[in-house]
Amino acid sequence: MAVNYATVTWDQLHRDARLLAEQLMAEGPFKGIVAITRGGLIPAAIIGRELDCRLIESISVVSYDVAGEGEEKQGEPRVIKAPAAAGDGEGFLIIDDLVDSGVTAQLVRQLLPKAYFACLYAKPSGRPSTDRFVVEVPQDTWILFPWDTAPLFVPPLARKAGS
Ligand SMILES: O=P(O)(O)OC[C@H]1O[C@H](OP(=O)(O)OP(=O)(O)O)[C@H](O)[C@@H]1O
Ligand SMILES: Nc1nc2[nH]cnc2c(=O)[nH]1
Ligand SMILES: [Mg+2]
Repeated sequence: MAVNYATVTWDQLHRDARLLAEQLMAEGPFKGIVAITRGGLIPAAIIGRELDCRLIESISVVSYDVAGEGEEKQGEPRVIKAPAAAGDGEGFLIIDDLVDSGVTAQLVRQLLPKAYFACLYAKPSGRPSTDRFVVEVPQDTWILFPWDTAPLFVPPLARKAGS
């Protein structure tokens, strides 16, 4: 279970995706991108724009079930939509938002053995399953993406202290 949270803003996510795209320029050109839904969709759109890559395929993997307040529990990963246009992955770039245990990345890589795997954030257990990532995050930290969060009113300290 995670003991810390790391909040990623839209600006930060955009910056990190552009940084990744810059690094990927040296690895391409790629025929197409395979986004791992759903977390990889927005990073894949940003990277597709930067690399001028318009062929965006997707693979849908379900591996985490909602287990309460924001954080989720991992179950057996299931592919519910295959990346038909990507063949064995040759010339394709796989994009996800993050690797945690690495289970999702390993499963996708088995299906697309010739593809290049890149993500924005990597925890130590998942790191060996990537070809490239931007930021390493401690294993005990749960990343909160902009689509997981909303700005919330917080009462002033003085009001809380007096109550
Ligand atoms: O390395 P792992 O331990 O496998 O975890 C990483 C995966 O978990 C999250 O996806 P999730 O399964 O929650 O689905 P989502 O992208 O649809 O939110 C994240 O987007 C990665 O795809
Ligand atoms: N949002 C989010 N999803 C995950 N899935 C696996 N690890 C994480 C994480 O740290 N944050
Ligand atoms: Mg995901």
